[in-house]
Amino acid sequence: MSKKIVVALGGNAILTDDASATAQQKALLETAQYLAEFIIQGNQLIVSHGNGPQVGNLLLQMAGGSTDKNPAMPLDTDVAMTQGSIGYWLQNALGRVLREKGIDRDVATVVTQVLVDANDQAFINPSKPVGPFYDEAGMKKAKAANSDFTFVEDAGRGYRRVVPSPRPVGVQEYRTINTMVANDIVPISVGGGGVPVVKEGNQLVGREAVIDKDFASEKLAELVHADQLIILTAVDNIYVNFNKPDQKKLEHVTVAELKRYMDENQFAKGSMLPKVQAAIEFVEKSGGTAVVTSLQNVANYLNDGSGTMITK
Ligand SMILES: Nc1ncnc2c1ncn2[C@@H]1O[C@H](COP(=O)(O)OP(=O)(O)O)[C@@H](O)[C@H]1O
Ligand SMILES: NC(=O)OP(=O)(O)O
Repeated sequence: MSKKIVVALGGNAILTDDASATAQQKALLETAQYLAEFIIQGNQLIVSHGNGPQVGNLLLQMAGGSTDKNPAMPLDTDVAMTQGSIGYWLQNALGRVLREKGIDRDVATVVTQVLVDANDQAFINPSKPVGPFYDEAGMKKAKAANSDFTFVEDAGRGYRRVVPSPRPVGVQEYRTINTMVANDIVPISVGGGGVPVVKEGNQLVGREAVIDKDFASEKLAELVHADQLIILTAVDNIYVNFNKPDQKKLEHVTVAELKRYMDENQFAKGSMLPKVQAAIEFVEKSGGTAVVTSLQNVANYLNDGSGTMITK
């Protein structure tokens, strides 16, 4: 049966170790092969993606090359720029793969504005890692060059700059996304978590932040009444006791069980935790199902449901 599915792509779907445009386009061509399976099986697909590495790299490029006449752009504009660049690569790749498979389907990126609360405490507590990883010496050098940057240790993988990351409370373009889906167009939306905006009277005003793409994808899935939210990352399943000798893969898990594991701090902050929180929120608010698995496991998931499935 055809389902309306929001698929959120993790970092490894776009960028592995080479940040050149060519390498990211190549990675997305491979990603598109996996995504095409959802369409081949008759589902209505909406794609979202992250931008943490890309927007951080853009900030560094801006900082390095800006002058009074060629100023660096604010972070909300940088998010829009990465929505555009990654969206272009992805719509190009998925369109090509679908045509190669004989499927005539438009794929189009929507620069998406995501509403946030101007008083969200996240604005004064930066927490979202962006850009490259640094070792300790590299981090100290980057901090010396940019005294207003904040860095944190990111899940044992090195140091990264962090920026504010407010929670999404709405998606301005969700009706556009639904119209596209109803007309057989595959939308790419809330890329990089969406451009953070706040409502001021009739205006939507950009705010300097990077929204978590798992939370933004959840909000979009809720608003378009998706049947499923699928979060694709580098692991086939969510685990308890992850990376320990007694690690256990979660296959079918209820929200109540997942909340218990969350209370035991089983999920790393800034990596698996937001996915778990987004999955719980979607299932609770929509009654649909959420899935966390890897890109490479998509065909298996579509065949036999393998991956971690979260239900009420
Ligand atoms: N309990 C857990 N179960 C599975 N993976 C976990 C867990 N805790 C942390 N992780 C790590 O979280 C990673 C996913 O987070 P991240 O790489 O930040 O996501 P994204 O794919 O969105 O870029 C996994 O690849 C894994 O290394
Ligand atoms: N915006 C965002 O959440 O990006 P990443 O998933 O790449 O961190």
